[in-house]
Amino acid sequence: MTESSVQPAGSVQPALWPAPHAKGAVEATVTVPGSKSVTNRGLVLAALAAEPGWLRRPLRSRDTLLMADALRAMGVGIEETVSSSSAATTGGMGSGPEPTGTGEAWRVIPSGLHGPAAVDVGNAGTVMRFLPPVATLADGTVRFDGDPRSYERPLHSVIHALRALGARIDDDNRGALPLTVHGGGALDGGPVEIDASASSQFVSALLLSGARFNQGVEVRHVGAVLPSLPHIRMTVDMLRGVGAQVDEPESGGEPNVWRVSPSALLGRDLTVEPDLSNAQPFLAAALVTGGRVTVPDWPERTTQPGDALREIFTEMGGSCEFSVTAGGSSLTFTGTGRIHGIDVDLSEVGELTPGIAAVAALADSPSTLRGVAHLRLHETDRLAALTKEINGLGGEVTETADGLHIRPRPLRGGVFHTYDDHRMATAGAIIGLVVDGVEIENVGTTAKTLPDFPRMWADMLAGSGA
Ligand SMILES: O=C(O)C1=C[C@@H](OP(=O)(O)O)[C@@H](O)[C@H](O)C1
Ligand SMILES: C=C(OP(=O)(O)O)C(=O)O
Repeated sequence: MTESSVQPAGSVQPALWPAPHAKGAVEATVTVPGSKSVTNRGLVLAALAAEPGWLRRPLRSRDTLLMADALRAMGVGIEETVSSSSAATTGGMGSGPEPTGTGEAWRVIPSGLHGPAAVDVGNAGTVMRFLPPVATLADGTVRFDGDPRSYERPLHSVIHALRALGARIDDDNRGALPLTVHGGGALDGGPVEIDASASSQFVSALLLSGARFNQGVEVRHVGAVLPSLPHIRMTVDMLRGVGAQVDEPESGGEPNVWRVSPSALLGRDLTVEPDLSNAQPFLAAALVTGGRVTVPDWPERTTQPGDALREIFTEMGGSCEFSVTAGGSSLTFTGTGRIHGIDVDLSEVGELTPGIAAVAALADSPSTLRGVAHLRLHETDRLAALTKEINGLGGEVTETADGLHIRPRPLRGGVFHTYDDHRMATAGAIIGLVVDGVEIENVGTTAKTLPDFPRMWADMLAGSGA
């Protein structure tokens, strides 16, 4: 498999998309679609539950459609409906205000998982890491394949761990995709050691299916670093939301050890929070143009790493106001017209790096972004890609062992290549707001998590007259 057929509907974009230039301060309210990470965890947990469940306001993007299709291929029923959200009973993590109006909802009907099945992971880390453990519970073989880049993204720790827990896996590519899981209908489970320094998704993957293993699972991370901790917290939080018993370091457990007890999982009615990492380019628009952007339904409590933008972008020169009304909570971010450099460890929030680098390239002082060596193994080598593309516009970015050093320089227009990376495309769009003549190559790659990005960006500018 070289390229997935799963693409959400969206307008066809030109090969080179002229990034809109803001004529003034951006003033807009932007409704951001659901979180990729919550949607894909919600789908997996609902598929493993003992009863049907709902996902309301799910993200409908390439990564989440691939997840839904993969689960369907293993026998799970997923019906897409448009329904009144007034029936929703829980927030993104099991609490929170009711969303207003009607919206899309997915009804998930678990069934005995079975093969033979073929799974296209595309280039979705969540699909390629979260589903092999699910496939061990299927009766029959499940073949995993994906985009060329998926062959290069690390998966060895998941494969080795599953084998240690009793699974049979053929990995033609020695520790990476493509591979075949020979599901036996059940897995022993138990204790296992893994090195998750390349991706937090290895830990999340084992925990998400762990309650359904005969002995549950005990995951002990033995690597030097562990990136993206909020995403592991999200996994723990959502597991608890469906009734799993989880012991973990942050509630008094042993450091670097997570335990999920064997149990049945509940079917829940879950409303997915807006994707706060996808809110980033819109907040950045306020920051770099000295404008104001409001994102409705920003959760009061969340495990999403994007929540850290409030602090990071405030340090970079803006200010934010969180408000809670009867209609729900929202975040308003206001730029001052000045952008400051930042020295920051992004290891917990690595997926925010491209957008922060774009803002940093426009700042009035240098920035150092640290703790993100693992970004070399994301959708593309993000450290190399950001360095090359920002420098291609006249910037001065240097790669360090674990991040980037960015010295702002006057930038000029030019082509900003994306390397099939959605966050490269949105990073280029941020720069294009204030640098005339930036053209984004393959802006359609934003369909991975935000299919409507070009229209949302145009609407943001049109609505604000900027
Ligand atoms: O579990 C998740 O939903 C994710 C975890 C993170 O992965 P890494 O730990 O590989 O950075 C993050 O970057 C990715 O976008 C989503
Ligand atoms: C790293 C990312 O995605 P994935 O889930 O494919 O790892 C990302 O969205 O920034």
